[in-house]
Amino acid sequence: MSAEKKIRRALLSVTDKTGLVEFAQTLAGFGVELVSTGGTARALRDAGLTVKDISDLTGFPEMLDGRVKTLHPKVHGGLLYIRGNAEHEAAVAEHQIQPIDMVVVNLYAFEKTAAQPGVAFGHLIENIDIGGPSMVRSAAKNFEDVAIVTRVSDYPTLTEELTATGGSLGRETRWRLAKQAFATTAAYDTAIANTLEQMGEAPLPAQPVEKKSIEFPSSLRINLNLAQSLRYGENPHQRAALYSDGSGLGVANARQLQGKELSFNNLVDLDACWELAQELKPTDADLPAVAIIKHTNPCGAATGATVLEAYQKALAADPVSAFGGVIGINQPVDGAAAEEIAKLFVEAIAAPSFTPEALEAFSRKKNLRLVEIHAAPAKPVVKQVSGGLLLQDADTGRIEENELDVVTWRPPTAEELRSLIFAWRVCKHVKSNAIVYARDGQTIGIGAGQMSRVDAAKFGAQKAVLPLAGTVAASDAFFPFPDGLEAVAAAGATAVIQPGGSVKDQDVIAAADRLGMAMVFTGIRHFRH
Ligand SMILES: NC(=O)c1ncn([C@@H]2O[C@H](COP(=O)(O)O)[C@@H](O)[C@H]2O)c1NC=O
Repeated sequence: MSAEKKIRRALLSVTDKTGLVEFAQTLAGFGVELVSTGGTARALRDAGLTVKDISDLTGFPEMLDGRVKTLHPKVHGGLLYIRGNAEHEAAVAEHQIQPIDMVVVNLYAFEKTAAQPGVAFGHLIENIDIGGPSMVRSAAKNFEDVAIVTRVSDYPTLTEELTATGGSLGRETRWRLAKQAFATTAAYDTAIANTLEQMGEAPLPAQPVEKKSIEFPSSLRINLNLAQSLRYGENPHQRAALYSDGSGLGVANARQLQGKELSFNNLVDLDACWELAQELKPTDADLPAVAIIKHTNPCGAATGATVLEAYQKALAADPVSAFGGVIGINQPVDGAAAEEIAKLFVEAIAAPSFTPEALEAFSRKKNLRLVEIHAAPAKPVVKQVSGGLLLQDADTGRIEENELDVVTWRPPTAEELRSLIFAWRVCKHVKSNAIVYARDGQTIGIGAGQMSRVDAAKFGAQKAVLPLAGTVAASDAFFPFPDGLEAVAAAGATAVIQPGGSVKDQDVIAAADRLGMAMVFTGIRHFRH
């Protein structure tokens, strides 16, 4: 079995014709016979290349609106027979099957078609490629003798190898291409299965495709591509990698503008701070918001008239914890803000964009990671448990002022109300049990991840470096007893926002009334484990 195989005949059948002519010219230059299907053959002929029609090879016309073109023993026999195997050689000789040494194929654009608004169901079904994947699989299975090219991005390197060898490809290359080919058909079928499953009952062919939000898929097929191998995982002895959905959105597709390689923990924290910054975005008439995150919890978050002001407020909330943190900013970062932020040691900064002045200011800190992120739609939450995983909707719960239920005799003042909403938005992004003290668009104390709510209230107050008097407090879930509420009152909070729903609600409300506090119920909670 020689490592290199000379390519003598290639079958080209591609929907995406990018780079096709140049690659075919290379093959032709080495004397490769080109065989091709309808549209591909036309494109090659138009470029002046000599091409054999697939119908001449099979002795059958392309038929049934292209449903049957390459599905023929003359094609699959030519791809699948084992060269040098006496029985196989005799069989192909008897049936006049000629060897095909390379297949260049890319598939009908099913996903693109499915994404077209109002696409007719019949049209979508026609865009399920059958002959293409069949050839991909036949050629990939017989990689010892056949090269299968499924990616346009491979044409340049293959051209180099063909040129270096005078028209051959090595075994290692054919093996790489074969693995890639099976990944291609797997992803293609995953996309089809996921799309059809979202449709529920079959529409009539002329009806538009409507994707329903199905409860949960009968099996989970995840289609993500390796974006980056990471240096290590949460700890140096753990290996890690980042996978992306290729959408160009969100943290997995962020554009890194400068700095050291992003680490596993950086990515997790960037996700947390980006989500919190986005959460704060539409509040307070689109004020800039800044979130500083340590180990996925915010240590400071604030809105301000400018990015600079929001940053200064977020930092002032807990400057000690902010050291070495990750910063999320919901608006473009300008030079003034960047000059100030650059004074602090942080691991990474995420924003929708940075002005040239900001980039200049940050460029002095070579290791600082700067990433530009485009907001992605809310993602389902996946948690692994031994033997399986849990899947849930994203927590998209969002309460507006007019939806709050005032349960105390004293309603919150307008100022308290604004702070309550702000504290509630931040609290959603703090690990449970969570208590957030805030005032005037600035967190003052954050009690995160405590095993009891009363401890979260005490701990949040203990963390405060700015005065707590006149703050409001948010609790991610109800107070089971008055003690938690009494703790936030003792710390200096004058108003409270919480879901309500405890059997002891009346006791908690009575305590708030006794303490002269205003309290509102949201009716929804924001546990975050
Ligand atoms: N039916 C077949 O036998 C068949 N053989 C190849 N194809 C696909 O036809 C496309 C190329 O068609 P054309 O060369 O006509 O533009 C390729 O995406 C290829 O994957 C087929 N089409 C669909 O199944």
